[in-house]
Amino acid sequence: MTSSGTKAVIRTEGLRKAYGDIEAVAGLDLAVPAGEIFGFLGPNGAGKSTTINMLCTLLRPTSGRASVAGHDTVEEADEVRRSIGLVFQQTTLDKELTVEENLRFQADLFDVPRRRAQDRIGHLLELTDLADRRDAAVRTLSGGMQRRLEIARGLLHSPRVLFLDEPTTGLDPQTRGVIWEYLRRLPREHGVTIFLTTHHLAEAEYCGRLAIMDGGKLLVEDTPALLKAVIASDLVEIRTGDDRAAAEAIRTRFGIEAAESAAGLNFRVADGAAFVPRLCSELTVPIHSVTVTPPTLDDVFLHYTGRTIRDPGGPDPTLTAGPRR
Ligand SMILES: Nc1ncnc2c1ncn2[C@@H]1O[C@H](COP(=O)(O)OP(=O)(O)OP(=O)(O)O)[C@@H](O)[C@H]1O
Repeated sequence: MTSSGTKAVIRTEGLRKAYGDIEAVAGLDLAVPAGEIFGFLGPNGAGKSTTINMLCTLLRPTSGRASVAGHDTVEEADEVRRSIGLVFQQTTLDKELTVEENLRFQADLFDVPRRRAQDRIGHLLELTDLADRRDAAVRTLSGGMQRRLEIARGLLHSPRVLFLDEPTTGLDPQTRGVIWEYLRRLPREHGVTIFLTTHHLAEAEYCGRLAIMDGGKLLVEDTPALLKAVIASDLVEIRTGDDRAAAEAIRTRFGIEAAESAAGLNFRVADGAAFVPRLCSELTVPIHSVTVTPPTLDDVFLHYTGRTIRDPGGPDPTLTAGPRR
């Protein structure tokens, strides 16, 4: 049982993978409750893909063990494979085949009986809004549609766990939002557990629980809300009539070092909302605007890894405007 009392559908104990001297995964203990959207975060090279590949039976651990849906990933690799769906970054759809043909191929691969496959295909095409593209060649679909089809295909054999490695990389924010509509319904309506890696913190917010990994080790694991609560400080940004005088006043009256930025001054306090009235009453310099931003997952990521999380393609445009330090 996990700390939350739910049975773990993914469990690792001392899971380790070494490539020569490189410890890609250095003894991971993880318990993912059933029906959860579990996000796996970490900087480049943290060991996320290595972990996911071991869980999916694509890679053999150097030591330790992992189980998925109650099956050992080494001893019972076939059972694990039947229990999981995979959606990886590189598409493995056959672009010359139609949408339906791709799904039928998957059904044959997993020995899904013909009648059941027929029902599943109809249902999943509805779920992913692709019913009207059933007979279209995959190469004629947009990138977002292809990703939706990959998700439909990953779910065809009714897996208990769906592994997604950066499911929305390369998609525009709107398409990303649509994909997430489907993903969020899966645990609720289909009891599927989702295990995903992402570089998008806006997506991490959708996860029921998050694990942050670095250097092959698990740094922390909790709900997004509790992870942010650890930061325990709000970012206060102010624009004033005289930033230099304001910074001096903030230093002498409150003992706080405010940093200057293009937008004005900023600093952190435990309770921003409570601090603002004091600030306004004690500062003689005119204040034009005050913004208080609670901690974001970006702050959490920075706190634990010393780095900000970034999409390899550049900043994430869907991120809520969070503080940058
Ligand atoms: N086949 C391999 N041979 C040698 N070293 C490897 C191999 N695969 C991964 N590594 C190393 O293991 C470490 C973890 O890599 P991994 O790909 O698991 O990280 P990641 O967190 O998925 O990174 P990214 O976010 O960049 O995908 C890195 O130092 C990487 O260079």
